[in-house]
Parts: sequence; structure tokens; C-alpha cells
Amino acid sequence: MPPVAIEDAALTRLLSRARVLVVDDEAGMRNFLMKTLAPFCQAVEVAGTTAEADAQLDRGNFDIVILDNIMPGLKGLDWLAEQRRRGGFAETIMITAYADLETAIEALRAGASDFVLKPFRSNQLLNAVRRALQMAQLRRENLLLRHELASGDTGPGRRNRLIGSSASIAAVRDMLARVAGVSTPLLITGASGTGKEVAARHLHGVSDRADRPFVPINCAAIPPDRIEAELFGHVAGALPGIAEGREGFLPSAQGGTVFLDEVAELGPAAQSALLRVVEDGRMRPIGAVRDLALDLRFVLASSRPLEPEVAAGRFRQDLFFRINVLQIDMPPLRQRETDVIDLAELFLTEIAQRQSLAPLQMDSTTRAALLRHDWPGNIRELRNFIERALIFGRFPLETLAPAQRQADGIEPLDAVERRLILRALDLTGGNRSEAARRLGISRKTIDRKCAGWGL
Ligand SMILES: Nc1ncnc2c1ncn2[C@@H]1O[C@H](COP(=O)(O)OP(=O)(O)OP(=O)(O)O)[C@@H](O)[C@H]1O
Repeated sequence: MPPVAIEDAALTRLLSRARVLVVDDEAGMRNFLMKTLAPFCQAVEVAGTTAEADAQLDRGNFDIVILDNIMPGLKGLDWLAEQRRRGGFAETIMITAYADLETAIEALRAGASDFVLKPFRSNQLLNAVRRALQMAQLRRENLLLRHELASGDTGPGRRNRLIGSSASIAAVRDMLARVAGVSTPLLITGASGTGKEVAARHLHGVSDRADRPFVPINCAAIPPDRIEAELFGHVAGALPGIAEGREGFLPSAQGGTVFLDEVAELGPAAQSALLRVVEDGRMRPIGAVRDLALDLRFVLASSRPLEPEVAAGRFRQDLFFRINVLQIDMPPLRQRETDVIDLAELFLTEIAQRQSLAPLQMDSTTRAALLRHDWPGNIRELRNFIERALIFGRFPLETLAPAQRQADGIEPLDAVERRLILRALDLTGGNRSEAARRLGISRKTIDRKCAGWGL
């Protein structure tokens, strides 16, 4: 069966990243498989007995196990069934000289992905390995896509690049570019709707993990008693009422970036398991007796500051120290100079196109109102505002609440200046000369400032 869903180059790349374990009692067969696979795969190891294979699986993980069925001692099939219970999620290809229907059915039941009859040519085996890798990849993609659909994360709001020309967003983009090359965890703080997830996607996109999965998980949206099973997965029979084992989101993201949003919501058990995987890159599915080694970049976010959670004993201090090595604070929208206008223009075009709504132009009153508003819900609030405007065919400026800025302490000087000038313009009915006089600045200064804000 030729592979259809993934093109050749991608298949070759999949194969070149694969770690394969060959379990066969015949030295000749082990050599042949090693010679066949080694030029194409990242690593190939061999085991002459199931006991040796056990030890190798305890030391590291493999993507593919090629297993001879008839060996002295434990039959390959029985060993495979045992591995499924112990927590081996590797794809397994059985090779055997005797094929009968019963063995084939047994192999499938035990969890084998494929069945290759001896004698076989090297190409036959390579194809079976490619197919098994492709199936595993499709299964993971399916799991992650279903997760995205269930979390409503496929909507029009999803964005992979941080947009904005303000100095504060340019600084965030610079910082993301600087930390893109390392795998150190990154903590992103900032109020809701400031684009923490967009920043995480941006980081993933500019890192060398860009062609691997990006997996966003909102810890607040998963019931506490399910979070560990969702993140780490479980072996067959480990959870009451669930017969099948399931790979967790973390192993499914192998090689990629995991974005854990609202990390302060994790309970104590999930926090300790997370500490282990962030620190050592190792985790254990529920009910498994062996660890999995993972290569993941963790980006963590919290809209609540974590220090008070640590002080109150609700968040592990060691985990906090481990994830707080690199930190980015997303600035609120009101501190992003005229980004609010650029983003509003972008959303106007995007949403009108996507929803087939009549376009709307912003006049200078609207621009001034957008610049003056506080945007407590940040970019999410702006997006919703623009969507409402397009639906109603006018900007509902009266719904923008008056500014209440004093609450969060220090404000950047240019934001204060903009607010005062816009307020003066408001109070003088847009009369720039009068506003300038009362502010004690020149009319030219007001004109220059307004032009800079796109008014
Ligand atoms: N710089 C940006 N450019 C364009 N759109 C953005 C930007 N930042 C955020 N958005 C949009 O704003 C909305 C909220 O962004 P996001 O979900 O990343 O925020 P968040 O800080 O993770 O929010 P929460 O804490 O509530 O999960 C999304 O629709 C996102 O696409």
C-alpha cells in the first residue's frame, strides 16, 4: 500500500528521526535488519532476547520495535502484550516465518501495527516501518486535532505571529527570537487576552521545532481528576472503566512545544509530575512501570501572578524556580501605543472577509475612542468590539466604558500624554487650538501627536 497522506520528503524525515529496536534471536537476521535500517534511521539497536529488549526499553524509548514471534523462552506475542501493560507505546512490527490467521489476529489483539512474513526483502521491511511511523503520526495528529476542536481553538482568532509595531511588542518579539534556540522553559505572564498564547505560537514558529507539534493545553479547562491522564496518558486497564491505553498530550507533542496555560490551576500531583518532566525530560504514563524520555519545550502561562500562589503553599516553589528562568510579561493593549489602531484595521478586514460582512471604515472619532479606551479585556475585547461593529454596521462607541487607569499604578509616560490630549480634545469638542491652549502646548504639537496616532 503506497503512503498517501504524507509526501515522500516528510516520510523520509519521519524515518530519519526514528529510533528502532530489533528483537530477534537469530544473529543473521539482526545483522540484516541493522544494515537495512541504519542508513535511514536515527538509531537502530538490537536485542537477542526479550530480557535484553526489556532492559533496552527501560533505558530509552523507541518509535518502532521489530519483533520476531518465535524465540526461545517467551513468545514475541506474549512479550508484546506484556509491554502494552507495562507502558510501551512503540509501534511494533512482527516478523515471522509461520503465518496463520490465528497468529495474525493474536498479533493485532496484542497491539502489533503490522505483520511481515519471512523471507522478506529489505524494501518490504522499510515500507512496513514507514507505514507504521506514518500511522503513529496520523494517530497523534488526530488526537491533537480533536483536542483543538474540543477546546474551540480552531477559530478565526488563532494567530501564529505577534502583530504590533509598538516598542513594547517589538521588545517581546526580540526576546522571543533570542530564546528561540534554547529549550529552557519560558514563563509568559500578563492579563487575559494580551496574547500569551499568540506569543507561545510565535516562539514555536521561529524555533527549530516549528515543523513539530505545538500543543496548547488550558489547565483550567480540564477537570483536576483528569489532568494527569490527559497530559501523561495511561496504560490499558490503569483507569477504572477504560480498557484501552492512551498516549497523553505530552508524548504526542514529542519534539515540539507544549503551551500550558493557567498553570497555577494544576493540583499537587500534576505539579510534581510536571516538575519531573520539565527538569529531567522524563515522565511516566499512569499505570506504567517505565519512564518515557521526552524532548519538549515548555512554555507556561498564568494570568494570576505565581509568587502569591507559592507564598500561600498552593504552587510548588521548586517548580516555580524551574519555570521562572526566562520570563516575558505581555504588556496590556493600552500600553502598546497605536497598535490598537493597526489591530482594529486588521480585524476589520479579516472578520468582514471571513463572515462576508460589509466593510467599515474608521473615522477619526472612532480612532480617538479606541486610543482612549482602557481595553481591560485587551486584544480579545478589541476583536469582539470590531466583530460587533461589523455586524451592526457601525462602531458602538457608547459601549466603551470610561477609562479607569489609576488602578494599576505606574503607566508609561507616552500613554499618559496620549490620554490627557485625547481627553482635552473630547472636552473641547475636537477643537485642537482650544485643547492646545488649555494644555499649555502648541497647536503644532497636538497636530504632530495626532498624526502619529493616525488621527
Ligand atoms: N499581537 C497580536 N496580534 C493579533 N492578534 C492577537 C495578538 N495578540 C492576541 N491576539 C488575539 O487576541 C486573542 C487573545 O489572545 P490569546 O488567547 O493569545 O491571549 P491570552 O493572553 O493567552 O489569553 P488568556 O489568558 O485569556 O488565555 C486571540 O484571538 C488572539 O488571536
